[in-house]
Amino acid sequence: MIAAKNLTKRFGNQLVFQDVNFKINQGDFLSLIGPNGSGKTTLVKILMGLEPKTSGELNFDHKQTIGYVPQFRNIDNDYPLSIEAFIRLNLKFTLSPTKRHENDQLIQEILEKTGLTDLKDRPLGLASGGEKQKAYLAQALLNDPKILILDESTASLDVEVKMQLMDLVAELNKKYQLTVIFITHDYELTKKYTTKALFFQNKTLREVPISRISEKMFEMEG
Ligand SMILES: Nc1ncnc2c1ncn2[C@@H]1O[C@H](COP(=O)(O)OP(=O)(O)OP(=O)(O)O)[C@@H](O)[C@H]1O
Repeated sequence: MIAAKNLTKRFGNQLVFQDVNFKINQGDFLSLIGPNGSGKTTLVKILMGLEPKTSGELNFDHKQTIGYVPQFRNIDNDYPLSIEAFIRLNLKFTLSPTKRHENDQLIQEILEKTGLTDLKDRPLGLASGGEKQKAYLAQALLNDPKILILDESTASLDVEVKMQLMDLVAELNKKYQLTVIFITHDYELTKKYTTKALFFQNKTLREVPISRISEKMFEMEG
């Protein structure tokens, strides 16, 4: 479980959010929604230990690995790694033959889980947007995360491919009780896939049940 109590973040004089309270349970499929600049990415960075909080409490088991799937990586057509080699970048280096064998098995499992087995030798630079996203997801899954953060991961994909990726994430969420935190500006995906939302607005945040999510919440500018 992740629990925040009176969590506050400022950058210098700028208040991003103040006295925020929420709970995230293991197995939740949660969306972080709210206008541009309202603090979604900042909260995720605090969770990942990349940004300090200003005050308040954030309690969770720091031994739990967090997997992060970014929105966009600048990958050229001539990027020199295959999909499999790219996923392997997240493996911890080892000289032990036993460990290497285990790693090989792990890679095959992850390729299988993400539907990339037949595509493993394709150069990542030539993969489609959806295949690239699956490769980022596969890489994030490598260290057996208990929490998966999707940072607008579907933003640049067409609708059908978006749904495929989200179906896959939903399957992992159900099968392995993986907690999913989905940062998004997409009303339809929020409604279809997530079970509750944390809605950032006016420098605070509230938990909104999915039945109470409205399109209006996605229209506002920061
Ligand atoms: N390192 C930083 N230094 C100073 N200000 C920052 C820093 N990072 C973010 N901010 C500011 O904090 C506020 C929240 O930014 P954040 O990226 O968390 O918003 P967001 O909700 O993720 O926005 P978007 O939907 O546009 O991605 C913004 O005003 C942003 O400019």
